[in-house]
Amino acid sequence: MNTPLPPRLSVGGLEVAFGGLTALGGVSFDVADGETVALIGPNGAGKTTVFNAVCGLVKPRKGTVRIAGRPAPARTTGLLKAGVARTLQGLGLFEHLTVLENVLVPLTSLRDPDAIAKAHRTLDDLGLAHFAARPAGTLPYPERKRVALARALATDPRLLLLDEPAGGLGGADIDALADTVRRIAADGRAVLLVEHHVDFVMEVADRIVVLDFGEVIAAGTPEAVQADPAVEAAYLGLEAVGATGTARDGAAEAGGIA
Ligand SMILES: Nc1ncnc2c1ncn2[C@@H]1O[C@H](COP(=O)(O)OP(=O)(O)OP(=O)(O)O)[C@@H](O)[C@H]1O
Repeated sequence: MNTPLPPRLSVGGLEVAFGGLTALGGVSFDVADGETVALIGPNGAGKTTVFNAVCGLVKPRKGTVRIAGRPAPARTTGLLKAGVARTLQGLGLFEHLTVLENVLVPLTSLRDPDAIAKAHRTLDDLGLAHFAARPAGTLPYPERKRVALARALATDPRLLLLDEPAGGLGGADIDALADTVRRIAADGRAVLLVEHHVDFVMEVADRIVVLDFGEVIAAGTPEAVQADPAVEAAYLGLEAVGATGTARDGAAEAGGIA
């Protein structure tokens, strides 16, 4: 009998503290190849901290992050070699470099001999070929976001981490992004995304992990999570279902779960 392969990403009992503040109090979840998992939760719930711990940017007090069964490397090049790429909330593009040069950055750091061909292929795939020679900073925001995605995809990652991919985008761009994310997962890649845009999450996620105050309060299919009273209560800033309370800061931005 074949031993089952370990998940592409496995987060186990992750605890992170900043001084006296427990940002994550023991978070566990997996992401399998070909699966899209969305991490949601009200502002300050710990979503970015999970991302940063997965990328080695914050050191957990306890717990494990494993990529295909092995401890996650701490540095960017190590992560790229392990097949992990991420986008950043602030995009982090080199505005004066061309679109092609931006996409080449991680491929060059991997000393990939096919860097130029791979970069062109990825730009083609994402409908960015005609922007290749343009300085990245001259593109409209939705296209710059796509360049950031292209830069992450160019290395052919097995695990893609997307930090608020729909943030700042409008209707048609969000629909196009949803198609792209579905295509990425259909290629067999594992996708973990942090996102406030609930409609987009409902569209693309196979599973949703809901954080509140650094704890997983719900996990499951979009339908199951949407129907979970604990999730609604968290977004409304209530202690428990049926309790009265005031809306927590950020619940409005998070847009509720409906
Ligand atoms: N570097 C840091 N130093 C101190 N506290 C931090 C640091 N980073 C995060 N925190 C705190 O940890 C908690 C979790 O923050 P985190 O940014 O992970 O939440 P989030 O769910 O990503 O929030 P948002 O949706 O607003 O981005 C918050 O209370 C935050 O203030």
